[in-house]
Amino acid sequence: MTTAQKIAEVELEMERTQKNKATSYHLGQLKAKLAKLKRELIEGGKGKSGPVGEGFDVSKSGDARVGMIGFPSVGKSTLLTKLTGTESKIAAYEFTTLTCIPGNVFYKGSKIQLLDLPGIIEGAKDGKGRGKQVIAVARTCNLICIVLDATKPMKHKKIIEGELEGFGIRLNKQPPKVDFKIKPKGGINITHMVENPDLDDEMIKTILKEYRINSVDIVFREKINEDQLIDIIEGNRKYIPCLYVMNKIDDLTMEELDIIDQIPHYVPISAHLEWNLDELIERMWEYLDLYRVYTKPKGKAPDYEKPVILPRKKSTVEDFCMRIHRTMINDMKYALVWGTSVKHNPQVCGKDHQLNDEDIVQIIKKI
Ligand SMILES: Nc1nc2c(ncn2[C@@H]2O[C@H](COP(=O)(O)OP(=O)(O)OP(=O)(O)O)[C@@H](O)[C@H]2O)c(=O)[nH]1
Ligand SMILES: [K+]
Ligand SMILES: [Mg+2]
Repeated sequence: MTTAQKIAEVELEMERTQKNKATSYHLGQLKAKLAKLKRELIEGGKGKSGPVGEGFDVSKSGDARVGMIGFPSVGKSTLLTKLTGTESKIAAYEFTTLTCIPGNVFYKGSKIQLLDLPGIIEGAKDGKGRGKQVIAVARTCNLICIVLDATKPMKHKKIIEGELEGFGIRLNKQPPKVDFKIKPKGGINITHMVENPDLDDEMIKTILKEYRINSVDIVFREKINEDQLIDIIEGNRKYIPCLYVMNKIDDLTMEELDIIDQIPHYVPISAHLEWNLDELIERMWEYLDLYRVYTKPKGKAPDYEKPVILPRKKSTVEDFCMRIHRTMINDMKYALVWGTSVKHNPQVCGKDHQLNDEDIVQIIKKI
């Protein structure tokens, strides 16, 4: 039996199993089985543990990477062309784009790499078309834009999400706050720091058994479910923010538009007529969660033209130095910081100081 056939078999058994308290552990075990089989499929056979799938040969550049994922002919290439000025072939037929086309969006002093990608269809993650390659690129993005055609059925959204989920991508979610440490011996130790009604110890042990994990320390710092536990054990999940870009709104009525406008993470646009593209870029910036930090050479005004761009989660003085030059941190005596991250302007700060958006930094070197 091929891996794909095994997957189909497990999925069928899950469908047929009635959901109740008595069958829940069996279902949990099946979920774990499914996750293992999917990993096998993605990695292309047993035993291989290399990178997850091969992407296209486009290197990362700029301050962040945004990927456009969607069905064929939803308008991805039209959008790339309008937002970046980089031409990517546009046509009314499906699968016009066959490779990855990068362009740049310049915004608030940052340079954001935007990727146009081939359209994907259902079953992409199982190796249909170029879908596997496309989703492999999605895993490398700082933001995913799922591009949808407003005139097409809403179920397309679910299909694309399912493809990305199946490839280990988690959209608009945070990694669960759980410590998970496998040990050579010592048995299973479970500590609940919070109540965990969706995941009892029997379920945890059933899933661990499926993975043949006999010794492990687990500390739950938040409430999670069995799917999230499997994510933790698998360990290769990517947590990526996602915007749903609803294109071709020029073909909608005002009433239809009003509904879309209220859905979270949605941006309605018309790429072709360039409607609402400023809003889209603003939302991309917001979802990328980037800080601008200005450098200030000694005795000179800060450089407001070329900020150092840092992800909010990696924005200490050390991160700032590393972004400028690898060895800079070794030569630093201390940093002078102006802005909202400090009480005094300027304030003397060490390498671990957490910066804020639009802070100004001057590095004072050792002599
Ligand atoms: N009405 C309308 N049509 C659009 C819009 N944007 C793109 N189109 C049309 O949709 C068709 C497909 O556009 P593409 O940009 O090639 O779509 P794609 O998603 O790159 O397609 P593939 O590369 O084949 O996956 C073309 O005929 C475009 O002119 C829009 O905002 N409104
Ligand atoms: K097309
Ligand atoms: Mg295209």
